[in-house]
Amino acid sequence: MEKYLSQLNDAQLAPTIQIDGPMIVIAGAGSGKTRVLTFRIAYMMSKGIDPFNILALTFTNKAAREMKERIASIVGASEAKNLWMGTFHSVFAKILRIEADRLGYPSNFTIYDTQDSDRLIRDIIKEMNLDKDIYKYKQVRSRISSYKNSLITVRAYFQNPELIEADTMARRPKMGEIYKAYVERCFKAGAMDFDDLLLKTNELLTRFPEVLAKYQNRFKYILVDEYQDTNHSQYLIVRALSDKFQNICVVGDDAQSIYAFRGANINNILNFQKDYLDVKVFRLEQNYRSTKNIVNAANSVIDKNQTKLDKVVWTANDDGGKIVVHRSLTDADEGRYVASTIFDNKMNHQLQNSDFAILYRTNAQSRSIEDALRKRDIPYRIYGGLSFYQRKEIKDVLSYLRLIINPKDEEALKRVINFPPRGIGQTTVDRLMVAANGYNRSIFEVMKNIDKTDVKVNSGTKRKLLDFVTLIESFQVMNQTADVFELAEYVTKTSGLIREFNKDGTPEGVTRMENIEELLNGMKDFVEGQREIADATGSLAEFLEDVALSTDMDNDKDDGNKVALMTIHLAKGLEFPYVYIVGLEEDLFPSAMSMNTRSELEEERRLFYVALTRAEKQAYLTYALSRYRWGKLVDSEPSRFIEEIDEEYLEIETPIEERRINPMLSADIFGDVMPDQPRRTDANNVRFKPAKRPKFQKGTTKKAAEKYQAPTPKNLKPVGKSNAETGSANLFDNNIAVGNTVKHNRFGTGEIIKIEGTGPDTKAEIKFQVGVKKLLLRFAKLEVVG
Ligand SMILES: Nc1ncnc2c1ncn2[C@@H]1O[C@H](COP(=O)(O)OP(=O)(O)OP(=O)(O)O)[C@@H](O)[C@H]1O
Ligand SMILES: [Mg+2]
Repeated sequence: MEKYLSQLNDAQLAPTIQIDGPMIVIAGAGSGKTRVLTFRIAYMMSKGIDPFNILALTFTNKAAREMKERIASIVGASEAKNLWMGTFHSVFAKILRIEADRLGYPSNFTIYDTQDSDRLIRDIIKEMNLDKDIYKYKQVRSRISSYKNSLITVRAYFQNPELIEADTMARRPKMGEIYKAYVERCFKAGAMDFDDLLLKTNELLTRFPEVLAKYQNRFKYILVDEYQDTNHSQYLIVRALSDKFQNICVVGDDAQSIYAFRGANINNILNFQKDYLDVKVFRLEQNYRSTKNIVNAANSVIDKNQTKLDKVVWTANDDGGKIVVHRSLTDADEGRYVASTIFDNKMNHQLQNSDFAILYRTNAQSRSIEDALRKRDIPYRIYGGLSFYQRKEIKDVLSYLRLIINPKDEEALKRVINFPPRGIGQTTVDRLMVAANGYNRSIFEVMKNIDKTDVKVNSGTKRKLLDFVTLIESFQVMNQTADVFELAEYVTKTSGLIREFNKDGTPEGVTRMENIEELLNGMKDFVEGQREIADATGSLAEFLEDVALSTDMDNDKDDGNKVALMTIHLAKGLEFPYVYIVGLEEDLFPSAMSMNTRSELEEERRLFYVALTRAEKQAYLTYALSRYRWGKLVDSEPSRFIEEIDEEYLEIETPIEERRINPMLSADIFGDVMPDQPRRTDANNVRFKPAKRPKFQKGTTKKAAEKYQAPTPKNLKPVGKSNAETGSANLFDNNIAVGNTVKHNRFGTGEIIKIEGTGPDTKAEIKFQVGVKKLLLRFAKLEVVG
C-alpha cells in the first residue's frame, strides 16, 4: 500500500488516509478527486475495513467499474468484489429488489426507461381525452420527474395549492390527475421508473426504521464522487444512510455542477459543512491532467461566475500549445476542419483515434461532424443519443423477455401483443386495458381469464389471446433452466420476430437483423462474464437489470480505437489528450434556452468549464458563421465563452478573408463532392498562415461577418438539397452520373448503372459487390471515388 500512497501528493494523501468522520474534498477539475476516492477505498481495506461495509456511489457504471478494477489491482480481485459500488440507481435498485414486498412491489419489478414512461403518459393523456398539444408528453414527464425528485408524492401534490396553481397557470389543470394515473399504472404493472428508484428508496428508509438501521449498519463508510450533481432525492438517501456513523466522504467541484436541469442541487455541496458536525474540508489545487494553457484558460472563464467557492487550480505541467480557435463559414466546413486536423495530428504526432474527443452542446450537432469524419475514413463512436437498447427491434426482443419475468409489465405487453402481427387489433387491446383498469388487474391476468370476464371479443380473438398467454408461459417454463442467451435465441425464433425482420429485405431490415444478432452476442458474453462472479448465474433477471440501468457510456465493448463524440454532459469526469469543442456560438452554446437568468447562464459557463478541462494536451474551439438549424441556414455569432478566455492562451486561426478570395474554397463550403475538380482532400486542411495573424475581434464578429458579406442563404443554395435538408452530406444531383464509382459506408464501392427521378426524389441503381441496390440519393451516404 505504501507504494501506492507515494503516488499521491501531500494534499491528496491527507484525505486519503482520513477514514473516520464526515469530510469533503472540494477541488477543481483534474486535481485527483476521483483518484483520492479510489486510493482511499484501497487504503481502508488495507487497514482491515470489510469491503461489505463500504458503499461508493459514482456517476456512471463505467466509472464504478474502472474504480473497482483499480482497487482490485491494489488489494486483489477477490476482496474488491465485495464492495458496493455503482450509480445511485444501480445500487438502490438492488436494495429495492431485496425489500420490494414492504412497498407492495414484486421483487422482480420492471424498470421502465424513458421510452416506456413516455408511452404510458401518452396513453393516459389520450384516455383522459386531453389536448396533446397542451399536454405535451415530454413536458408532462419532466414535470412528474421533478415532483418525484423533490419527493412530492401524489398525495402531497393534491395538498399543495401552489403546485396545483402553477400547473393550472401553465394551462395544465389535469396535471395532478395524470400524475395519479401514471403512478397507479406503474404500480399495477409492477414497474418503477428511474425516479422511483430514488423516491422509493427514500420511502423505504423513512417508513421502515428497521430497514434504515439495517443499511446504516451495513454501509458504515460511504463515499460519493461528483457530489455537486446529486439531486434532492439522492441527497436525502446519503444523509439518512450516513446519519448513524457519519463516516461520509464526498468529493466534488461546484464549478462542474451541470445537472440543475435534472434537479441537481448545487447547494448540496455548498451546505455540506452545515449538515454534519465537525466536517473536515480538504482542498486540492494541483491539476495533473492538463497543460498550463488549458488550466489557465479554464480558470479565466470560470472566474466570470459569481456563485462559486474560491478555489485555486494550477499545474506543474508544460505550457503546451495555445488553445486553437477556429472560425468556419458553415457547420459543414467546421466538420471538415475538425476531421482534417485530426487527420494531421494523427500523422504528425503518431496518435490514436481514441486520443481525440469531439464535444458538443446538443446531440444534433454530431451529424456534420460525422459526415466529415466518414469522408476521411476516421472511425468514430457516438456516445449518448439513442442507446442500443432503445432501438426498436431490440426493445421488441427485450419486451418479450420482460414479460417472462413480469407478465404484468404493461408497456412490454402493449408492444408485442400484436408484434409480429397475430391478429389482435387495437380495439381488442383498448378493451383489455379498460377491463384491466375496471378489475384492477393487469392486462395479462385479464387475458388469461378472458372466459371469466365480460370483455367483448369473438371466439377467434379469444383463441389468439389465449395462444399469446400460452406462448409467454412456455417461455417462463424455459426460463427456469436456460440462461439468457439460450432463452433469447429461442424467444426470437418462436415468437416469429426473426421471421418478421427477415421478411423485410430492405437495408434497414438487414440492419435490424444485425442488431438482434449483436444483442444475442452480447448475451453470450454476459453469460460467460457472469459465470466468473460468485452467485451470479447469467439468468434473464440479471441481464435485464444490467440493461435497464446501463447508460450508453457503459457499453464500450467495441470501443476500440475510435474518436469519441459526445455531449459535454456525458464527458464529465473523463479525459482525452485532444479535445474539440464545436459549435461555440451564441444561442447554441450558451444555449438560447439557458440565457434567461444569471443562474442559467452560469450553469452554461460551468458546462464550458467542464468541456475545456477534459483536454490534456490540446484544445480546439470551433464555431461557424452560419449553420443549418431546424432546416434553415441561420447566421451566428461566436460564443461569449471564447471572448471570456484571456487572449494570451489563445491562438486565433480564422482566415475567412483568405477563404473568400479563393474561389475553390468558397465553392467547397458545402462539403459536396465536385467530380469535375480533383477532390482536394486537403481543402479544409489548408492552414492559412498569414504573415500577421488576424486578431480575434472581441464582440464584433457579427460585424465582421457583415463586412465580409456572409453569403446569404440564397446565393449559397446548392443545386440539389443541402446537407441539412436532406439529412445526409453528399451528392447533389448534378454531381453524379452513370458510370461513376461511389462508396457507401455499408455496401462498399459500387458503380452507378442507372439514375432516375429528379430533385429530392433522385434514385440511383448501383451495382455493389453484394448486389444491385436502388438508393434514394437524398438519404444514401455516397461518396464519388471515381
Ligand atoms: N498525484 C498524482 N500523480 C500523477 N498523476 C495524477 C496524480 N493525481 C491525479 N493524477 C492524474 O490526473 C488526472 C486527473 O485525475 P482525476 O480524474 O482523479 O481528477 P478529478 O479531480 O477527479 O477530475 P474531474 O474533476 O474532471 O473529475 C488523472 O489522469 C489522474 O491519474
Ligand atoms: Mg473525477
